[in-house]
Amino acid sequence: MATLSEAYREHPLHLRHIIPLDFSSLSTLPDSHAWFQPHDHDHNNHQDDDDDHGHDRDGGIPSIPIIDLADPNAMELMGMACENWGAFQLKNHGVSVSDIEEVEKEAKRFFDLPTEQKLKALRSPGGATGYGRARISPFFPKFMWHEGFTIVGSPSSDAKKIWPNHYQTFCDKIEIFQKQMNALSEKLTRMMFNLLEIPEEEKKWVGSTNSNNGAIQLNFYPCCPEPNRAMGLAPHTDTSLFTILHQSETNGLQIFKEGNGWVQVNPNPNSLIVHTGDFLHIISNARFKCALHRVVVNRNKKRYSVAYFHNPPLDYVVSPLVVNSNDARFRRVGVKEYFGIKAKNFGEALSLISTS
Ligand SMILES: C=C1C[C@]23C[C@@]1(O)CC[C@H]2[C@@]12CCC[C@@](C)(C(=O)O1)[C@H]2[C@@H]3C(=O)O
Ligand SMILES: O=C(O)CCC(=O)C(=O)O
Ligand SMILES: [Fe+2]
Repeated sequence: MATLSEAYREHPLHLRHIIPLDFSSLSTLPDSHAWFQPHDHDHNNHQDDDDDHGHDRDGGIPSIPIIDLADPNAMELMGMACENWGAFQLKNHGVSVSDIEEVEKEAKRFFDLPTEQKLKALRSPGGATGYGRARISPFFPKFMWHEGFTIVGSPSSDAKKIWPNHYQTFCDKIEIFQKQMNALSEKLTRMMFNLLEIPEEEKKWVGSTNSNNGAIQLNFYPCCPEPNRAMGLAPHTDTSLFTILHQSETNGLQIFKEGNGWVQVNPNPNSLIVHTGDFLHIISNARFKCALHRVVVNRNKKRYSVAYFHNPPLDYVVSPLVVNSNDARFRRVGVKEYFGIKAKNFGEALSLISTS
């Protein structure tokens, strides 16, 4: 069975796009990380540190839908949210919040380590797992104010390098989280596929996913001396069927909404954010949007988030579900093949498989 690591092996990154800056000793923003000029007007739609709850200050800013998984209409509401936003907040999701918090605690334990310790788990140039910059780094002229740790399958070999005698807690917490994310992902996939009326033979794989086609990403955004000129995570869509994200109490995530621009997603420790990824956009023949999102940073608050990327099996082929094949907006594409196209072309990937 093909793996995510195989998909990335053919697209090695240069080490300068993997090794993060040592942010701990910086009191000014280096030019390498300055995305905007000091007087650029409101470019970053930045929120001050004390404005964590991001209430509508001018009354008219919409926010992503909140869906209760226990609501009998949850499936239809999810469909509308995916059509209009490509994202929603999910409450009553059935995942233990304390298990999520435990993973966040482990993320803090890792990112708070001295740089030389973290570098022991550095992602290899052609690898999928390990510590490093976001893999979209080469597509931007400046570096992001961010560190990441990507986990595909078991994290034990990386965890042993970091904590030779204390790796087990990390592995246990991740494993519990992976199981919970798999269960929730299966439930959400079934609901979305029912909504899209995907035929039975196309969804045989649902429920048989294993931890090698999902990925966990621990994200860390250190305090930034000039948050208005920096970028936490540059605008991107996720390469997944959908992504389940938990942001801790610090704001920063923004979703782009046609007609409104960048809209802040308010943190809510009890809910999870779901983003429609590229694969669901393709399968739904663009009925479901894939949300363009980014992260802005804070001056005085560190920010952590945990993302789970749910993918179809890597040896599976996705194609738009249409009655008349002339209506298909994308060609059929292998999951592993698409990961490769995205790794090589990033923002152009969807247009490269477009039929028009
Ligand atoms: C499954 C994956 C999605 C991701 C690439 C990855 O293999 C694991 C890391 C993910 C991540 C997290 C930060 C943003 C992002 C764009 C990136 O650079 O690495 C996503 C990737 C993606 O969605 O393509
Ligand atoms: O940190 C966040 O809130 C978003 C992270 C994200 O977009 C990602 O990991 O793909
Ligand atoms: Fe993302």
